Amino acid sequence: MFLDNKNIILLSTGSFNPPTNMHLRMFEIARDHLNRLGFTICGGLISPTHDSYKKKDLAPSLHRCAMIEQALVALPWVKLSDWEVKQNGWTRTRQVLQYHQNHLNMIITSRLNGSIKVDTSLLPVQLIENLNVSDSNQNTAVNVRLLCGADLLESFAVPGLWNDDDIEAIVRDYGLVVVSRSGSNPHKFIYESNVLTKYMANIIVVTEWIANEVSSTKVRRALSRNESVKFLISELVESYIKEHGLYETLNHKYLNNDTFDVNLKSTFLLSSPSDNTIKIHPMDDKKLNIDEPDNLHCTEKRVTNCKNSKVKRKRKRYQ
Ligand SMILES: Nc1ncnc2c1ncn2[C@@H]1O[C@H](COP(=O)(O)OP(=O)(O)OP(=O)(O)O)[C@@H](O)[C@H]1O
Ligand SMILES: O=C(O)c1ccc[n+]([C@@H]2O[C@H](COP(=O)([O-])O)[C@@H](O)[C@H]2O)c1
Repeated sequence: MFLDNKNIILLSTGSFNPPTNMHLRMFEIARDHLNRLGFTICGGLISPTHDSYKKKDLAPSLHRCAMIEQALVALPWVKLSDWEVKQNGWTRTRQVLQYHQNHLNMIITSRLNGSIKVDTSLLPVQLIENLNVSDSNQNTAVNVRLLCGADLLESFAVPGLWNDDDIEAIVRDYGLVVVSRSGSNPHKFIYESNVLTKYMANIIVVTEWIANEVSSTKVRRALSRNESVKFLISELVESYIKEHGLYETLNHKYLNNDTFDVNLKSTFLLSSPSDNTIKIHPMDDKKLNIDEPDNLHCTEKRVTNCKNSKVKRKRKRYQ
């Protein structure tokens, strides 16, 4: 139940539409914190979601991957994984973690067995070099952990979005590193969920004291208004966006806090092509955090969460 392996690869999933400086900082903040807790961070991976994850204004994965690569020039210990975007459809995060963990295990085993014909491009050079030292006592196991912002954790409570079994498997078998985000309260959220409380030893919450509320949504909005996005995204990403004319116009009618675009809810439900039935998730039926003032600055996702939580309160408590 308790994940005790100290060698970690941080994997972050999401739209990265476009990648912002905060996506990159998330890795740095998490690495500092985990180092202090005695973990060794062997590398990081960004796995952008598939094009069929029907989020409004989602740029084609070809562009999102290219932008991530540009952004990662400044963060060489993190790599792009394009496995998810190359699948035939949307892949749930549990499978994404599973694939990368299996791939990693396979690479490590082959390296230790002396096989040279193995694609190690997803792994940091340092890790590969260490694996060349065949010391039978060395701990070569590396665990993939899901790195996310607190809003992604809280999306576990959106009815019909995540599978209950997947939530449990993710926290039980991989673990989470959650970076705080204003308007979210991850500790309270964990407390209110039986399954997250059960596996709380596998959930590391990292408080970001230098709050930075940049989001891709805000960046897209600024770009569509021809406003400056300097210091919000990397210059290389900005050049790429300009060169390819991305985000010049948006389909989206943006929200204020009082309106709710049903399309936002369908964003989540449509994105699960095979099972978009509404289910109750394994959380208590309490509110998420809708009465926190910071929610005035909700991103679309958190607006969805807030609105859904109102629905949720009317439902039976999950056993
Ligand atoms: N400012 C932030 N603070 C903490 N975590 C963040 C921040 N921005 C993004 N993340 C995290 O990065 C991951 C990928 O995020 P995603 O691509 O959804 O970015 P986003 O900025 O939230 O996008 P959007 O505004 O389009 O919803 C998620 O785990 C998300 O929680
Ligand atoms: O695995 C699931 O059931 C699941 C349900 C909802 C969202 N996700 C993933 O969570 C990420 C959310 O990204 P975003 O941009 O909508 O915050 C994205 O990578 C999705 O594939 C995953």
